[in-house]
Amino acid sequence: MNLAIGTKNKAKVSAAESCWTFGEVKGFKTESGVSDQPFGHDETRQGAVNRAMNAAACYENAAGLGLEGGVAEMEDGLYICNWGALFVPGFKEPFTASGASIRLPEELAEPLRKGQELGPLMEEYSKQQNIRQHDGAVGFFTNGRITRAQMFEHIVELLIGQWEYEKNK
Ligand SMILES: O=P(O)(O)OP(=O)(O)OP(=O)(O)OC[C@H]1O[C@@H](n2cnc3c(O)ncnc32)[C@H](O)[C@@H]1O
Ligand SMILES: [Mg+2]
Repeated sequence: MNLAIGTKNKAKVSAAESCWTFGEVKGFKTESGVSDQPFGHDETRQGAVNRAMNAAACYENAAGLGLEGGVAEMEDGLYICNWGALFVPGFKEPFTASGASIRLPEELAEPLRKGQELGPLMEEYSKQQNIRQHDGAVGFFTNGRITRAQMFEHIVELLIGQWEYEKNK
């Protein structure tokens, strides 16, 4: 089965390509249907679900994958949060899973709470252009140990694994 992923972001597409061994992987620019900077787990998860459904509709007989990055408020500060959704034709609902979460420095949390987006803020903070398509915030703040692509790979494995579990039940 082929896979349609609802993005052209290199970190996301490369994560899908390394995990999907069942057919071709193609990226499509799709609407997430949520804010450009989702706030909270529910909105971020919803963005992933919408991208998965919209991507599946772009590619015949394909499963749809949505990966979405957001931020979520906790008692001790603002964390990055990441969600994925996999829609496989024949299954009623998409499978969903969340990934790594680390706290952001207050210097970034404050403008995010005021409505700014993490992408441009991270470019300024890290002095690296387009970091969202490469190491990402997660890579930058973990000394390169877990890149954005590796973080999304983990989510994609959690999604594929749930599908396999249900399929083999
Ligand atoms: O093209 P798409 O798929 O939308 O990729 P994106 O990089 O915009 O990713 P998201 O929409 O999932 O993320 C929402 C926002 O958070 C930013 N963002 C999320 N995770 C990030 C990271 O690890 N490093 C830098 N920016 C990040 C991103 O640039 C957006 O402004
Ligand atoms: Mg985006």
